Amino acid sequence: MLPTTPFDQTTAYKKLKAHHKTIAKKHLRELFAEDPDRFRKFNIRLGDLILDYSKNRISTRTRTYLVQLAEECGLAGAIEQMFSGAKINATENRAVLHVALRNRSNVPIEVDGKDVMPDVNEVLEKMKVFSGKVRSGEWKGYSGKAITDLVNIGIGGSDLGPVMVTEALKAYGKKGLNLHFVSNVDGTHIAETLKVLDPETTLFMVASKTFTTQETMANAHSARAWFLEKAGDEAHVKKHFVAISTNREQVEKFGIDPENMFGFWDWVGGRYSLWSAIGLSIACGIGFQNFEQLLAGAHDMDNHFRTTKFERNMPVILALLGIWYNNFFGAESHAILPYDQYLHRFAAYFQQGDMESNGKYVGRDGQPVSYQTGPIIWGEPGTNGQHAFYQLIHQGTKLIPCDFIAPAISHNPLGEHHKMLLSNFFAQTEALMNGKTREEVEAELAGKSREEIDALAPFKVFEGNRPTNSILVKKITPRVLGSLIALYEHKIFVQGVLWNIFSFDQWGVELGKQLANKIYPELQNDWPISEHDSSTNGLINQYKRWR
Ligand SMILES: O=P(O)(O)OC[C@H]1O[C@@](O)(CO)[C@@H](O)[C@@H]1O
Repeated sequence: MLPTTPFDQTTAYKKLKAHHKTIAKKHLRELFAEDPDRFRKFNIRLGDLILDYSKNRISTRTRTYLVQLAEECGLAGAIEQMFSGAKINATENRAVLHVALRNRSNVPIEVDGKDVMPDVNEVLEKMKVFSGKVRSGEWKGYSGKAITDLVNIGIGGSDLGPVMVTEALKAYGKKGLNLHFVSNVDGTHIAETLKVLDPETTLFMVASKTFTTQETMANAHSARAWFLEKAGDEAHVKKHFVAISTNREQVEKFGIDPENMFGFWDWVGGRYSLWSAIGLSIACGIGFQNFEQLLAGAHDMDNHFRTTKFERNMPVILALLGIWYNNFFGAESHAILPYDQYLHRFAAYFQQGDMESNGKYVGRDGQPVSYQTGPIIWGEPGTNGQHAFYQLIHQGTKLIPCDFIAPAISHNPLGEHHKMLLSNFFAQTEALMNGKTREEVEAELAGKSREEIDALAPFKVFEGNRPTNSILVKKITPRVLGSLIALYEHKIFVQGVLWNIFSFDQWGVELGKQLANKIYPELQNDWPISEHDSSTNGLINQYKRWR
C-alpha cells in the first residue's frame, strides 16, 4: 500500500486555501465576463460524452493547484495499485478489481500471482449462454413453458446496479420478458411482486455476494416456499432458481444446484458488482451483446482514467471539484440531476456507491480525520426536481454543487418533448450561474409602485453563483452508460485517496445488523422487555401491545 499524503498536509492545499480567498469573491458572471472562452478551457470530451465544468467557481489557476493536490497525494501511484490488483481494501485484505470485470483488452490482471481473467471470461461465457437460453425461450420451466418473468432478489449492490441499469436501458429490453426486483425485507415487497407472477414461467435470481444477508435470504426463502406451494416438487426448483454469489457453500445449503450458480470473487465490492454475475438480470433484460457494450463503455473510461493527464482526466476533475466544494466551500451534499426519465435510479445508485465508499471518519492511519469526507449524495430526474427542491438550490442558504446529465437524442422522440426537456437542462445551469440581479427584477416589476417593488423585489432576486457540472451525452446507449457509471466510480476512488480513507470496506453497516439480530428474538413473544434504553424498550413494548 503506497502511503498517500492526506490532502490537507500538502503544499497545494496551502496554496488553495490562500487562492480560495480571492476566487471565492468572484461571481461566476464575472469569471465568464473576464474569459468568454471558458467553455473551451473547461470541458473534456470522451467519445459520445462531454463534461462541461466551466460553470464552476474556478479559474485555470484553481485547476492547476487542484491537480497539484492530486499529484502530491500520490494519486498516480494509487491508480496503478488499483489496476494492478494490489490489496488496497486493506481492512479486508482484498484487491479492488471491478476494472477486471470489464477488462475487454483481456490483458492479464493478477491477484495473489494468478491472472483473474480466465475466471472472469468463464463466468461471462456462462452468463452469455444462460441469458441466451432465457431470452430465446430455450430455458423452460417445470411445465415446459418459456420464462416470462425474472425476479432478482438482492439488496444494496446486489440490487441497485441491476435496477438502475435495466431502467436506464429499458429501451433495449425484450418484450415478453419482464424484470422484477425484490430487495426490502418488508413482506410487502415480495408479496406485491408474487401477486403478478406465474410459478410456471418465473425464474428467481438470488443475488448475494455473501449469501447471508438477512433481507435477501428471507425473500429467497419466501419465494421458494411460494414456488413449492404452487409447483409441489423440490425437483422443479432447479429450473426456477439460480444463485449469484461468492459463497458456494451457502448456495448449496439454500438448495440451489451449484450448476445454477454464477460466481464472482471477493475482490468485487458489492457496490461495484453490476459488471460481474450480479449483472445477470441486466444481461437477460437487454441481451448479452448489449451487456458487453456496457462493459466496453466502462473499459473506455478505465483507459481514459488510467492514461490521461490529470488536468484532462474526467474522473480526476470531477473528484477535485467535489473536494473544492466539500473541503473549501463547506458544501455538505452533492446533487445528481439526470434529465432523462430512464435514469431515474442513477442518483440512488450512487447514494450507495459514494456514501458507502467515502462515508468514513477514520483515516488510513486509524485516527479520526480532521476534515470533511464523503458528501451526501441525492437527486431526482429533471424536470421533476424543478417542481420539488430547486427552490432551495436556487435561493436556499446552502451551497449544493449539482451535476446535470442529459442525452442529446431521446429514445422516445415524441413531438416537442425532448426539446422542452433540454431547454430546461440548459436553462437551469445558466440560471444557477447568472441568477437574477435586483436591477433585472426591478425592470420586470416596472409599472408597479416603488412601495410594491421594494416589498416584492428582495424575494425575486437570485444570487446565482451556484456551481454546476453539465454532462451531455449523444444518447444513453449501453456503451455510454458504462462510461458514465465508471466515471463516477473513479471519481469516488480519487476522493477516497485524497481524503486518505479506505473506500472499499463498509464496517459502518454492521452495528445496525448486529442490534437487529439481538432484537429479532425479543419480538417472538408478547412479554414486555426492559433490556434496552427506555426509548427502545418503550417502542418495542408499544409494538407488542398493538400487534
Ligand atoms: O450482496 P450481499 O452480500 O447480499 O450484500 C448486500 C449489500 O449489503 C451491504 O450493506 C454490505 O453488508 C452492501 O455493501 C452490499 O451491497
